[in-house]
Amino acid sequence: MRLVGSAGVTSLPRRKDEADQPWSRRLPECAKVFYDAGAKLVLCGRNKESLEELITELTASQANKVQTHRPYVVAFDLTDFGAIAAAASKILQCFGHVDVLINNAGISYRGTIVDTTIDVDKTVMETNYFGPVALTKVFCLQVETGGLNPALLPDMITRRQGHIVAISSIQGRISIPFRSAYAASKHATQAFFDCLRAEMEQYEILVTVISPGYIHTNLSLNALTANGSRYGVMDTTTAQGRSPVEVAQDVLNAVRRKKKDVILADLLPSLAIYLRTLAPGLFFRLMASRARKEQKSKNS
Ligand SMILES: NC(=O)C1=CN([C@@H]2O[C@H](COP(=O)(O)OP(=O)(O)OC[C@H]3O[C@@H](n4cnc5c(N)ncnc54)[C@H](OP(=O)(O)O)[C@@H]3O)[C@@H](O)[C@H]2O)C=CC1
Ligand SMILES: CCCCCCCCCCCCCCCC(=O)OCC(=O)COP(=O)(O)O
Repeated sequence: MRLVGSAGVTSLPRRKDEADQPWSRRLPECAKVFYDAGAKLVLCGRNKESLEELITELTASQANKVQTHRPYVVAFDLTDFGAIAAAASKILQCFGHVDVLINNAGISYRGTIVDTTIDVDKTVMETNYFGPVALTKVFCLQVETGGLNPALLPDMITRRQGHIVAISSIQGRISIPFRSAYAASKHATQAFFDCLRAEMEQYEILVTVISPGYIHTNLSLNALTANGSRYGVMDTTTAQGRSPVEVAQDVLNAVRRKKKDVILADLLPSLAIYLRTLAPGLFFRLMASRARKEQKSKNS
């Protein structure tokens, strides 16, 4: 099975003769669990060297129970739509098709709406929403391929087979203060991929949206601030988040079990989603109070 991860595309072997294809990345732990499960990975990201280091790490492990496959690297920036088409062309020329696309790359944000430049809103939206949408259209729907020879692109619809995964967030379900651009991009992701699921069911293409709570990664360090600079702080919520290894295993399980929509979070965020639906007035009051408190502690 061929997988591309985003960045990334991937696939898990279903039959012996299918055990020969790609996916792509991030979390590196996601790459690891899929690699260890025998998937043929296409690792995608902006930094070719770090992706190649990841391959060295992955292939160094000798302890695999199943046959593993050396991953393939395609480096591109998700905000560069021309680069997405070129990357897709390269991947499809090498592997013919992709079985599983994992849209995992993302960027977060911290800031007040009044202070935030529209360029920051656009960058977060392009990375978290338009990039995954463009990548999905290339592999699933075979559009915007930038002059590729369509004969090279047996797309998921024609094959009546494929699985698109979007890594969203709890913030795709609820908006919390000082995360406007991030929460908006994740709400848009949830909406787009819910529509895609409905439209693709007739072609037997699966769509999974995964909404995790906090995970201990570099997300807060890499977050953009109101003026576009890097936030550079490991927030306590991030540091105390779930282990990326466990989350990656949950992503693999969701793909294997063909889950449509998965929330990977503790009780409080899950309750918050219900509260937003069942008692929105109360939820809005709680969020306003949270905004006032956070603002006050920043100003003091
Ligand atoms: N950590 C958390 O608490 C949570 C994370 N998530 C989601 O998980 C996903 C993975 O984030 P996480 O691993 O936590 O954060 P990290 O910041 O550790 O990783 C982000 C990844 O996204 C890639 N990326 C960012 N911008 C681009 C771009 N323009 N083009 C290509 N690749 C890009 C980065 O690649 P590069 O090496 O090129 O920088 C990096 O691999 C995100 O979608 C995030 O929203 C969801 C809920 C909670
Ligand atoms: C019936 C009682 C219900 C009580 C509900 C009270 C409301 C509590 C609010 C809880 C908010 C949880 C926010 C969770 C946010 C989250 O998990 O985000 C995941 C991310 O994507 C993290 O990104 P970030 O950049 O923000 O670190």
